[in-house]
Amino acid sequence: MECNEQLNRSIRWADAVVIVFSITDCKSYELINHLHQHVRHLHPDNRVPIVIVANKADLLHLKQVEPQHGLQLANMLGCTFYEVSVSENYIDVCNAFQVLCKEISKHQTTSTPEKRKNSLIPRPKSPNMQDLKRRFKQVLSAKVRTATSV
Ligand SMILES: Nc1nc2c(ncn2[C@@H]2O[C@H](COP(=O)(O)OP(=O)(O)OP(=O)(O)O)[C@@H](O)[C@H]2O)c(=O)[nH]1
Repeated sequence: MECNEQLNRSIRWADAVVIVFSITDCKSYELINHLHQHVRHLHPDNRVPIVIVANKADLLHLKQVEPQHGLQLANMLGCTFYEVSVSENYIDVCNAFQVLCKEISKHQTTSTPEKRKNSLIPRPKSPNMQDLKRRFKQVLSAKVRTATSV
């Protein structure tokens, strides 16, 4: 796995990190430990909460990783764990982010206030923004095509 400088800037800037793996892809699970170490390396003060999310929980027939293993690993690394299906249940996703936001605000009230205003680290551009825009347009045009053909 290659962590380029742009990704590192995003990690340094972040108030929290969400590491997502797919239960249908054991390689994505195997990267968690490495990613976790990398985030901790860039945030040695241990203040940035890291959440581990097992995605694609609906694809049980393609399962390569037991969600239980995700939970065990998260416990070992001191992270919160969620199992979600982004495509089937956005409420679990919202819940994970809400809990994370609460955790961040708890951290920020006990640490340096005004971090953002005085931050020397400018908000980096999302590494995949162009790609996201392109994919968003693709999905939209596919939906329009489907709607017109029905
Ligand atoms: N069934 C199901 N499909 C999902 C879920 N999350 C993402 N997908 C699908 O997985 C595919 C890849 O999703 P992307 O958002 O492109 O994510 P990615 O990081 O490129 O992930 P991968 O291609 O899976 O490595 C897309 O077709 C998504 O619709 C999920 O929870 N359930």
